[in-house]
Amino acid sequence: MQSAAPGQQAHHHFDDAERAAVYRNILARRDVRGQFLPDPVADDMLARILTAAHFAPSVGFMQPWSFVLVRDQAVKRRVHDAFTLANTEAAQMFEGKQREVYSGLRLQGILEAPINLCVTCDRDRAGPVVIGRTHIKAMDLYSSVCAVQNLWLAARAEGLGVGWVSIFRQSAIREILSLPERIMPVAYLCIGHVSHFLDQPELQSAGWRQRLPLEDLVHFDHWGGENEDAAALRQALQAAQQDASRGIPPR
Ligand SMILES: Cc1cc2c(cc1C)N(C[C@H](O)[C@H](O)[C@H](O)COP(=O)(O)O)c1[nH]c(=O)[nH]c(=O)c1N2
Repeated sequence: MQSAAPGQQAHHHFDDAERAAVYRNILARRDVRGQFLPDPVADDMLARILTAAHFAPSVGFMQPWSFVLVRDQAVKRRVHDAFTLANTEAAQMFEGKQREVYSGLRLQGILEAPINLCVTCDRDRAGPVVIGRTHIKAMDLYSSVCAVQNLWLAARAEGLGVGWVSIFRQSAIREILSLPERIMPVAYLCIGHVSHFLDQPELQSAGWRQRLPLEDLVHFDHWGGENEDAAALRQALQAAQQDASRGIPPR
């Protein structure tokens, strides 16, 4: 077991088991659509995953997120109707065999998940000029997405499934949840206990799309660039990705 390096604060150090747990959490996280159980989510567990979301990084420490918690089945039904409408439109955007496969995919668990959660972004939360957002306005939206990812990973550690549903018109979600103009719906999440977690993405199992080789996605110094260190890193990337695909935590 590694110990904290000399001079390093012990509470800032992750020991081997903690480090392995972080990677296991990342590799075991799944988008959940069809495995939700009706069991309620306890408030203390919900509070922990929302707190994880709230500790996400944000541009200029803007913390632009809010969380609209939906438990009312009537509200969920309206959201489900908005999904069904958009999903029918979406199917038409694919051709031939793909359309057939698309129509057979399960892409949400809105009614089954005991909790639906809309993570929003308040575009005015910190006034008109925000550190880090002076030139790229979308940084506030990216910050809310960081909160989503924190929540998703924390939920996985709690044994809770999370499914992100984005097949709606944004205006429909706005209207159903009475969001003010400046509040952007960023993510609509279905959350709950699950019967089981799948080992790999459902789109992968369905043959829709495979995970890309990471070594093809890394460039050196400029787009398409290579250098003398490239081959060694590519080899390491291949090995790490193979381990990750087999669920082996990093050495
Ligand atoms: C921004 C965004 C939006 C969506 C998703 C994800 C993200 C990041 N995903 C889940 C997506 O299909 C899934 O993450 C990938 O297929 C990879 O699977 P795992 O998340 O690793 O299980 C998703 N899934 C789904 O069934 N319906 C949806 O509308 C969406 N929308």
